[in-house]
Amino acid sequence: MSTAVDTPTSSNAPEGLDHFRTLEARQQPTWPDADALDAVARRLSVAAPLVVPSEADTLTERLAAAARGEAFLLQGGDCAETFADANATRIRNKVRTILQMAVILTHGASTPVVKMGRLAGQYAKPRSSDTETRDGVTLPAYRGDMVNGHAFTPEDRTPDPRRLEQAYRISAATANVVRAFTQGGYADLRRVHEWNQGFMQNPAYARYERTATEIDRAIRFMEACGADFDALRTVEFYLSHEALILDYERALTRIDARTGAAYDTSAHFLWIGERTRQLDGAHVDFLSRVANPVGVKLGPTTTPDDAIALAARLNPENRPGRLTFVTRMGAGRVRDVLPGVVEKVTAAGVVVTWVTDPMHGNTITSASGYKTRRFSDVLDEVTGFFEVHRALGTVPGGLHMELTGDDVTEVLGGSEEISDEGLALRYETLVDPRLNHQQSLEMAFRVAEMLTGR
Ligand SMILES: O=C[C@H](O)[C@H](O)COP(=O)(O)O
Ligand SMILES: C=C(OP(=O)(O)O)C(=O)O
Ligand SMILES: [Mn+2]
Repeated sequence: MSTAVDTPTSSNAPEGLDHFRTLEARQQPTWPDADALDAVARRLSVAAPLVVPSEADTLTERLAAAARGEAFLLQGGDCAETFADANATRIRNKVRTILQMAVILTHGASTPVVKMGRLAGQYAKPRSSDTETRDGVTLPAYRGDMVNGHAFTPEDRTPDPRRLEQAYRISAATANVVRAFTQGGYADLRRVHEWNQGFMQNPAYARYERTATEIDRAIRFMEACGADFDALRTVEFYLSHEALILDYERALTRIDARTGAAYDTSAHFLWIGERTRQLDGAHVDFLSRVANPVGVKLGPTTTPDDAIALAARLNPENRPGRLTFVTRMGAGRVRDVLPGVVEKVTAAGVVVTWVTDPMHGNTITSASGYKTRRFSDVLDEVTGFFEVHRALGTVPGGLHMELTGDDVTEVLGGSEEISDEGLALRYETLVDPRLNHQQSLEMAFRVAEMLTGR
């Protein structure tokens, strides 16, 4: 594995890495102090990378397999990570939830599951409004811990570039813990299976008994055959976040000494959000120039031509695994809008990995005033995604979820039936509602059932 990565300078940077600066970049903070921002960017540009290019390349291969139906992507984590929650317990709970889901999905898909966290960098948020008003006072909207603080005070809400550096350091610590958990035996298949058996003790989940029993029998069968379980004590685990704050992403971009190509070393996988995917915008331009696998969120207004043009910009060589389209149409739109997009992209010969994000098209405000989602809507969008791909003969390649490993009450429904009144019990997210640990496992069982018929 090569780990040599150089800081791009004017003499070795591939041409155009800074071209994005001449284009419109939406959803950027208004930093009050340009000199402070420059100083932070300079320091970050010589800091150690969080990931290395060869890992990103391996992920590209894995995502290419997912595009062919030979693997399935599970990408999950908070809407917005927070500095305060970047502790071992919270990180472990998230990793454990993803590992548990992955075992269930592996059984359903009968293929490897590519495990990826919205983790170690998911600190910047696009917002519908630049400001927030409470009791007649208007302040800048919270844009993620990388940009400003959540407390409703002028001090907290003023964007502070030193937060970019804090985000980098906390991401490095998070990545370190994730690597330790996933490489140090915590991910042992037998152990993850035991956790899933613990989940099944709750009678609320009797519906999944059959799948759970089948998984148990499969593991016993492997044992009987003398499978090398020691080889299953570690797993590959990839890091991802929305590439939103371009000063941060550019500062962490390095040149791969092997090839001279630029990699954004802030994460293995970066995606462009629904609000920043303009073809002539800064985000598309910047990510078109790094060699990581990249994604684009596609909402319900996406036309087939938009998708084809994005692919031409982001993956002109049509390299399998390089480009993932994360569709988030909403349960009510997915069956109308997705078929045309998938059909025309496929007919154009464009290779992409199709992933469903069943969260962002299904956000509602509950009667009690919480920003929430219904478990049933989330499930319905996933169902629609599978139906569309099945009807077209294309490949449903993965699942992108907002989830946490804790027992929060942010999403309505699930077998434990979180109600509107129940949301107040433990509503902790600072932006979008996440499936809790149980709801996440339940979703995995449901998706496994869909995959079995894939
Ligand atoms: O996570 C996605 C967006 O940042 C979020 O849904 C926008 O939320 P807002 O409409 O509350 O700004
Ligand atoms: C902002 C997000 O999504 P989208 O760009 O799809 O709205 C997100 O994933 O948190
Ligand atoms: Mn979100």
